[in-house]
Amino acid sequence: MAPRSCSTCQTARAVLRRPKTGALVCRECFYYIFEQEVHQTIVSASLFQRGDRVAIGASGGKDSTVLAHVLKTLNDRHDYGLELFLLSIDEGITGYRDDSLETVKRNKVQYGLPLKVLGYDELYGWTMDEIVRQVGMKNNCTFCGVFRRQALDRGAAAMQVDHIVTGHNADDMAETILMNVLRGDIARLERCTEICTKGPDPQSSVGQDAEGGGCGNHNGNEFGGTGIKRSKPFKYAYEKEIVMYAYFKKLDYFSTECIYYPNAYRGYAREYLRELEQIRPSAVIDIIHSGEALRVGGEVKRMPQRNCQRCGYISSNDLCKACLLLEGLNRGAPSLGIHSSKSRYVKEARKGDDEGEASLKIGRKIPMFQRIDSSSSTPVESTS
Ligand SMILES: Nc1ncnc2c1ncn2[C@@H]1O[C@H](COP(=O)(O)OP(=O)(O)OP(=O)(O)O)[C@@H](O)[C@H]1O
Repeated sequence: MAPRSCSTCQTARAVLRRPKTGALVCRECFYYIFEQEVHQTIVSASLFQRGDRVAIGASGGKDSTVLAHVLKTLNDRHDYGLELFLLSIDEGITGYRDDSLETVKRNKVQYGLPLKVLGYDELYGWTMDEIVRQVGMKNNCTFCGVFRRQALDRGAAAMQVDHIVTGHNADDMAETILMNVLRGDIARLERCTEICTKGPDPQSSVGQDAEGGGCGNHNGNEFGGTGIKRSKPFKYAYEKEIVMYAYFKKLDYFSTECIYYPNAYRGYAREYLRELEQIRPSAVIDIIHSGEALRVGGEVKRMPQRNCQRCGYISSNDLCKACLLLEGLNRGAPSLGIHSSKSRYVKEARKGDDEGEASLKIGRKIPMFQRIDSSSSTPVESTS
């Protein structure tokens, strides 16, 4: 059979079929279309302002490596006027994060972007290896997720960054929507499709924010407790296309799964999604559109936001989730931070504060959260 030509340029030989649209395209057209779709996502959500200092959450994996590459390309191509940085959180997982951080260090040189690495041991006094030794495999993802979210904000605050972008892609988002539907978690379901959030992630159980919306409103106060926006420019990018982009561009990324990854529930949602895609290839984007269009009836109880009395981080309780989890670890009773009735446990933990540092058996408290605001700027607009 004669080779097929690219459906976009009509001249070069098609080398791949786009998973998102089924179109046969050549390599160069694929790169350009993929990049321009991310550009459209950025522009239509008014994600950035000119002059923004933006930290790319860099894990060394395919998604964040492609994100760093594409954002740098678009920043140059469309003159966004962004200052880009790499921000890596070292969870302290031997044989996984130490190796992936080596990749990020190479990316730093390859892309010419400054890199900051912040470790759980430095911030919390515990590495994930130590936490897993105490907690076991079952609940360790709770610790890791809560600690990483806060560590990213703290790293960003130290870098005086306005905005953190992560490599969460369309498949991740569709899985999250499915999980929230299956769990009947209405508050998170309503917010998990947002491209831009503030403070704690809507996918977490910590502190649901009061207002939704994209990044269009750049009133500094809008972003509440941390003042740092967080967004997902790959919200509509298919995981398979991210992998293809990384593969064809020969990007340097780390491809091993976390050794402590027992997130079975997400695994089910992922498998279900794969099965759905066999029957209906547009399932991922259809689920995202359904999630976006969903309006939850009645009152969804939202927790008011304040600052953690111990570490100053944004929280819906007197103490933030990270302080509670850390307290449980330091007391040698890690399940307390996960399962206890909040009010009783918060009271107990705060009693510890009143009694002073001596009440903590090991480890220490999380340092006070501080952020220095950077100056305001003008929105990034489309140049194409
Ligand atoms: N240790 C980390 N340091 C900085 N950012 C992180 C870290 N872990 C995750 N992230 C950010 O969160 C996003 C989603 O993380 P997740 O753990 O779900 O990994 P993933 O889907 O395998 O992504 P990747 O391929 O980038 O590792 C990543 O793309 C990255 O932007």
